[in-house]
Amino acid sequence: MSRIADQNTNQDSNQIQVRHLVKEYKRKKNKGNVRKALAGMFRPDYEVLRAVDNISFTIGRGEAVGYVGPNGSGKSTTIKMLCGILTPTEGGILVNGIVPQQERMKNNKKIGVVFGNRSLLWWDVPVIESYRLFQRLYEIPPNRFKENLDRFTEIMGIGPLLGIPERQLSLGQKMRCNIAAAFLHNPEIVYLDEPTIGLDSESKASIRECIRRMNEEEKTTFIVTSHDFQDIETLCRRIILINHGRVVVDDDMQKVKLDFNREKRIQFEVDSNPWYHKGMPSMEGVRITDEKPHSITLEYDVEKVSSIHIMQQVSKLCEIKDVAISGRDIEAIIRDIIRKDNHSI
Ligand SMILES: Nc1ncnc2c1ncn2[C@@H]1O[C@H](COP(=O)(O)OP(=O)(O)OP(=O)(O)O)[C@@H](O)[C@H]1O
Repeated sequence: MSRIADQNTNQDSNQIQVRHLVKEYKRKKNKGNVRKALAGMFRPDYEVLRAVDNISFTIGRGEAVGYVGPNGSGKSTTIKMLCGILTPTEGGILVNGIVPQQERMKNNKKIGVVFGNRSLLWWDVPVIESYRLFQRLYEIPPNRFKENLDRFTEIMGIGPLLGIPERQLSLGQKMRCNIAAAFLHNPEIVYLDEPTIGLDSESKASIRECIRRMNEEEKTTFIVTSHDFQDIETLCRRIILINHGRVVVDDDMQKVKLDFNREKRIQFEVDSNPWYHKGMPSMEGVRITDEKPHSITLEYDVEKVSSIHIMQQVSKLCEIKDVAISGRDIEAIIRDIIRKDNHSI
């Protein structure tokens, strides 16, 4: 397992500190059939589920971290504890030097939170009225409120939506209004849990652009959970991968790509494929994945064989018209790491 969590970065490494964090949920056991379920209503039998299992990391000011993992791995539970919504079973959290659960309001003033499946806005009042309520709640001075409102209305393209109640907005419009709401009080840290879920590519792009700008221009710290790896790749320099409530990888995104990307793919367009219907002679670390009369696709292990060597072998037998080399994307890499981790449990 690779970790940078406890290394000192050259940023303020103390903004978020998570130490040996555990969250257990107590829930009623599934009784299996209706008769047992009815009996269980009177004599409930409980089981304990460890959703977060001894997680530690440190996040510095201005970092943008992708917090990823399969369904049910404990991402939202972690985010809720960081926000102070849930209390840890064991372990500790310090955000800007305070314990979020103990000083909820003080913590709330410095953070912004967006849960993709839950709205921050009031359902039946115009969006601008929800924003005005936030202004009062977070005690945002009028000048700053106006400045931020103008800025985020422009960035998120929500000018025409401000007078409309949330219930009349589309999913993408709602999410853009929610993202703007999360930024109105100049939060130092923003937690985004599935911020682009169910959105079209244009809405996704404007949300990513807003996050990227806030991270670059304001040095806002971001923790983003998403199953959309384009979110993670475009926004985050660091990735924390969790599986079954434990940290499996905590590292720089580019390093993860290099370390776990041993397999590459090389595609040749050729005048005539010499191995078509005949099979390819064995070459260590190379396997053929697709072959047509005028093209050959091979996958190879970069630690066993070089692309140059493969090109030399192919060019001895036919004329190469074009060649393209590609690595696996981060999503495929993460899938592989999780598969291996599941086997090792
Ligand atoms: N309130 C709760 N009571 C009991 N169990 C819960 C509760 N909330 C979550 N869980 C369980 O805790 C585990 C972790 O859930 P969590 O929502 O943190 O996962 P996640 O990684 O965010 O998943 P997803 O990607 O599906 O959103 C799951 O097994 C879930 O069923």
